[in-house]
Amino acid sequence: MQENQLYRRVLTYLNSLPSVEDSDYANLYSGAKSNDIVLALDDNQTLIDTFLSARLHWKNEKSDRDGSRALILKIRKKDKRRILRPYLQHIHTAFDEIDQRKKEVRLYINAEAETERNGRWRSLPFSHPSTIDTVAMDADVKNKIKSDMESFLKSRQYYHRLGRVWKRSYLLYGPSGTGKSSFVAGMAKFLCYDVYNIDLSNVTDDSDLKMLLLQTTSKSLIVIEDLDRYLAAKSTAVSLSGILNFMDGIFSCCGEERVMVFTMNGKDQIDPTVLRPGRIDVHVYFPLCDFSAFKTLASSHLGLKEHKLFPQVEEVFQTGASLSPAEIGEIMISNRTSPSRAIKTVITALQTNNVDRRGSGNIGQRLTQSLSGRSYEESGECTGSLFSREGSHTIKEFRKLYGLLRRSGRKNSADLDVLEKENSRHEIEVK
Ligand SMILES: Nc1ncnc2c1ncn2[C@@H]1O[C@H](COP(=O)(O)OP(=O)(O)OP(=O)(O)O)[C@@H](O)[C@H]1O
Ligand SMILES: [Mg+2]
Repeated sequence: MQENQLYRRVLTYLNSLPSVEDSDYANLYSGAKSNDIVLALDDNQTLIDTFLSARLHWKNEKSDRDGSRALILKIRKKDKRRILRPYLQHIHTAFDEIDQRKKEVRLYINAEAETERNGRWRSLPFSHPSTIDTVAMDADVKNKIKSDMESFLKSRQYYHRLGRVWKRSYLLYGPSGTGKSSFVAGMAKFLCYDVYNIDLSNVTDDSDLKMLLLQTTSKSLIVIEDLDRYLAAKSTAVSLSGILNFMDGIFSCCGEERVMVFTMNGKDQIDPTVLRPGRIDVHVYFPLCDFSAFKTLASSHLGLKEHKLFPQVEEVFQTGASLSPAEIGEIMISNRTSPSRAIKTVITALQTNNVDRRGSGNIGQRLTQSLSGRSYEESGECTGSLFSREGSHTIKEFRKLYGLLRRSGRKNSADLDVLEKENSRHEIEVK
């Protein structure tokens, strides 16, 4: 069921040869850079290569019957023994060099199920502009994730010595517009891994999901976005056990050097089996904007390190007001010609949002929703007192209280090693 890696390697190698230009038909594509032109051998075309003074004849064959593809190599009998193995080794080395040189991360998307035998993934150059550095978040958390990924990249021997599959998984969760998807893009670039983005609505059943996983290559980042939405709405043909197998089971039989990333808005409504220790290695919380994140955005979006209105912004944040980095970033982009106007608009938006939330009791509703998904012991009697005092609480107070509840709940949750920075609402848990 797996794609033959040698096929991909040979095809890349053949397309890199100057003699591809001598074939009767070659396809022309634009490459990663705007003025790049890439040649690719067309179906049923032939190409000649030479190696250690032997002539090698290749054909890119496509079957009319079922659309399957094969690369056919013809070598003279007298050369076969002498050159076949070194030639294949030469292709491996050449492929690694090409791959290293191209350094172009690709994005794979699972197409709708179809009968074609060329696999379900369709790919295109991954051109997402975000890097880890462009995402405004707590510097400490960012560095922890970077060093976690760095140590993963160097740990092949370590994992093997332990008898474990060399893979790592991350959960990024938090409100909408806080940078989770942007961070995934940054992770892919940091790792230089291709991205396989699984659209669960295009997966027909559990075995289809397995098949998709089997067709990913090593050095890849496999992403499922908004997992909570799919699980809650049961809007996918994949079962919970299919997802759980996907997360861990299948890796024990195949596939290495993989990083998996799941994103969701909240963990509260998620079946605890998905989050049990050992299943997803690192949990990272993406919070709404605080003053420190605001300053990072002001620096990147408006080129401001300091501004006379900053103390006023800090004051508004201290009242508990907040917006997502996406919302604040948007205001800054549309007012980028006048930094003062941008900051004033941010202040007004924060204040308006704060008043709206307090007035409409939205925060109360949101907390009810969050807390109702928890056990009585975790939310406890505080739920009642929270809402009886709703009018007098600021959002920050609610959050503080909510934070305490979350922490006390976590203490009960066995052996999690929680790495949390004091005074920071970004958090990372490494299991
Ligand atoms: N922390 C951040 N730093 C810089 N830009 C951000 C940040 N968060 C969001 N943005 C900007 O806001 C936009 C939306 O962000 P993104 O899609 O990453 O959010 P998300 O957390 O994945 O949201 P959702 O939960 O709705 O999928 C992007 O253009 C991104 O550049
Ligand atoms: Mg997203």
